[in-house]
Amino acid sequence: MLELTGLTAGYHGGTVLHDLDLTVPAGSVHAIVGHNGAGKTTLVHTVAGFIRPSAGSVRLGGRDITGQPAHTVARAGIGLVPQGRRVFAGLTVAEHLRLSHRPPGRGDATRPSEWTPARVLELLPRLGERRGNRGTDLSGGEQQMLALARALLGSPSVLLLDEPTEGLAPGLAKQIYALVGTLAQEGIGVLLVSPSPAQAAECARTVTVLTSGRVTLQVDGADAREDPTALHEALELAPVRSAAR
Ligand SMILES: Nc1ncnc2c1ncn2[C@@H]1O[C@H](COP(=O)(O)OP(=O)(O)OP(=O)(O)O)[C@@H](O)[C@H]1O
Repeated sequence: MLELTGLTAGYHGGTVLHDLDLTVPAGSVHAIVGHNGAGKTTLVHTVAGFIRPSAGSVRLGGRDITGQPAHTVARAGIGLVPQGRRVFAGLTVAEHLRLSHRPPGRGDATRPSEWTPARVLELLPRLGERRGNRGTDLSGGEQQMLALARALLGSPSVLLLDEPTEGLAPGLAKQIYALVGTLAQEGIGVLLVSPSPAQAAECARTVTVLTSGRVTLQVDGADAREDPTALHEALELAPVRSAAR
């Protein structure tokens, strides 16, 4: 379980995230939606250890990892799939997989199970077909799968996914969301930044709306699927029209 309490963070002394409370239980998806500049990536980077919070705490499986550097956070069991994928242009798929494989530390009870390159390729067979290709020779969807593979090979208990479907065709985006569901079923907690409230409601147990760095709504995914009005109002989107009208 990832637990954020009163998390406050920003840049150069300014505050972007204000007093944010949020949990990601093991085996569930918690989606974050919000407009450009709402603070979604700042939230992901603060949890990942790139930004030191000015107040509040980050706890993983009961362990306080607030303000720890990114490599310590990764070793504690948090995997990051960054916005824009950021695969290494000059490395092949096989090299990415080999270099990213890091078995869980001994006695680390919070991790669901170890991910090996072979297990990752079972989940993402397309990467096996492209194992000799370099990062730049992959399609956007393949790069996204490689970024996901890289994070999984650290055998995380929690995955942070920052807009994993950005720039992908709808069919591929659907595949990525299906993969997210599979990973949650494996016991991984997923914090998912999503550009689409509908997709967020579709795959998440909880959806949080972030507005100017503050939580303005936290709703059950199932409730938002049934009636997305509150989600749309929090995002100030056009109300949903009944199909009957
Ligand atoms: N490195 C930085 N230095 C200073 N300010 C930053 C930095 N990165 C982001 N910001 C500011 O923090 C605020 C939140 O940005 P952030 O990237 O977290 O938003 P976001 O919700 O992820 O947006 P998007 O949907 O466009 O990715 C914005 O006002 C942005 O200008």
